[in-house]
Amino acid sequence: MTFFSQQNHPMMKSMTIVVVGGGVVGFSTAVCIAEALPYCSVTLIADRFTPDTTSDVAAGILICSPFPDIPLEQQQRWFKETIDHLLAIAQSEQASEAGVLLSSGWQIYKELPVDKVPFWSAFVLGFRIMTDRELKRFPDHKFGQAFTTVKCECSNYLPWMEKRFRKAGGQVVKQKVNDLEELSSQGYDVIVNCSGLGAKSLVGDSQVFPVRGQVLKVQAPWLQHFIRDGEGQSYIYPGMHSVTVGGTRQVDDWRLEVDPKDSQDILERCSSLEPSLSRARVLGESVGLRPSRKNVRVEREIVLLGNRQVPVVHNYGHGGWGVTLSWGTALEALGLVRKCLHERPPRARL
Ligand SMILES: Cc1cc2nc3c(=O)[nH]c(=O)nc-3n(C[C@H](O)[C@H](O)[C@H](O)COP(=O)(O)OP(=O)(O)OC[C@H]3O[C@@H](n4cnc5c(N)ncnc54)[C@H](O)[C@@H]3O)c2cc1C
Ligand SMILES: O=C([O-])CC(=O)C(=O)O
Repeated sequence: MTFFSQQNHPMMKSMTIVVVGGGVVGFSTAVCIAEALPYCSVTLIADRFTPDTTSDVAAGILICSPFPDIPLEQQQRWFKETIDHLLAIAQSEQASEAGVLLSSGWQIYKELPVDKVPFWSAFVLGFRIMTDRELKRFPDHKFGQAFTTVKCECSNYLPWMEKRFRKAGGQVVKQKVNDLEELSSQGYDVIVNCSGLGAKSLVGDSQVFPVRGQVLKVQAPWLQHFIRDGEGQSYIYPGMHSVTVGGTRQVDDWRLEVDPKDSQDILERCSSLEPSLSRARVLGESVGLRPSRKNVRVEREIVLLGNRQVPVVHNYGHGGWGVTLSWGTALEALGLVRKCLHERPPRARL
């Protein structure tokens, strides 16, 4: 008698899934799918890879504000799943290769925030309100939170995830996808759309817009703690190789060039939080366009492409929180892919 496990069932091998997107969301989603569904063939397609994605510009700190219309419990789950996944890497021998480290510091406010305790406070480590003694260091601020979170350096993490994806049998293709129909005509069973800002043209989503962000990398190895001002207008994040200082949030601004006025403004704001920064050497400046949307889109739909009804799973529009929610939304997308596979018409399933 012959037994076929799900893994080696000869028919199941023929199921093909394509993930569009080579940023942190695309690679997280592709790794989740390839590792969970070893009987499927998974291909990741993107026109830009590290170091040329928005994800490479991200400070990579796990902190976020909530999306307005997505249940808070779901966003808590995404945050928790991502931080738990990254904490495990940060505490393993893979930490430095993967670029994942623990980061402790302060989030400080000039005015009392609406939520003194953010929705993710239970998932970071050691969350507490700062004492008056700690706040003395920031005389312009009257309230603050202290905690340990994770910093994920995408310039390390993306190559590490690509290796992990290939190890799980995934294939990587560098190519621009002009239309989902191109993928349908290649016969993929499921399309997963993690194209970030690219979704604006790829699936014609007019709700997606850029929020320009500029950051500097500086050499200041004496800084050990992060400082984030209010809602993230200014921040100082010590990392593995340098300290990231930022930022800007310029809505609907498509400029990818470094603006020297922004750099000067960032350095002034950050030096007022941490005066020793005025002695730091600038190592580089970079700009990224956050793929913003009122609510991140993690959902599936059936799309008529040519003469085929093709299931499409969307996972894009993470704005300034793509690293923070990367693994959680990838797991959500995996769940949606599973549903698509189970609901294939009986003929197609064979
Ligand atoms: C200055 C700055 C600081 C930030 N700091 C943080 C932070 O500390 N923490 C945090 O969580 N987030 C942060 N972010 C936000 C974070 O960078 C984004 O949310 C995240 O990078 C989004 O990832 P993504 O994979 O969706 O998009 P991207 O990294 O932009 O990747 C999109 C991918 O899709 C591909 N693609 C798009 N269209 C097509 C197409 N038609 N055909 C083929 N390929 C296509 C692109 O080539 C690319 O590979 C920051 C952003 C900026 C700009
Ligand atoms: O807000 C922060 O601290 C960093 C970030 O996510 C961004 O700049 O988008």
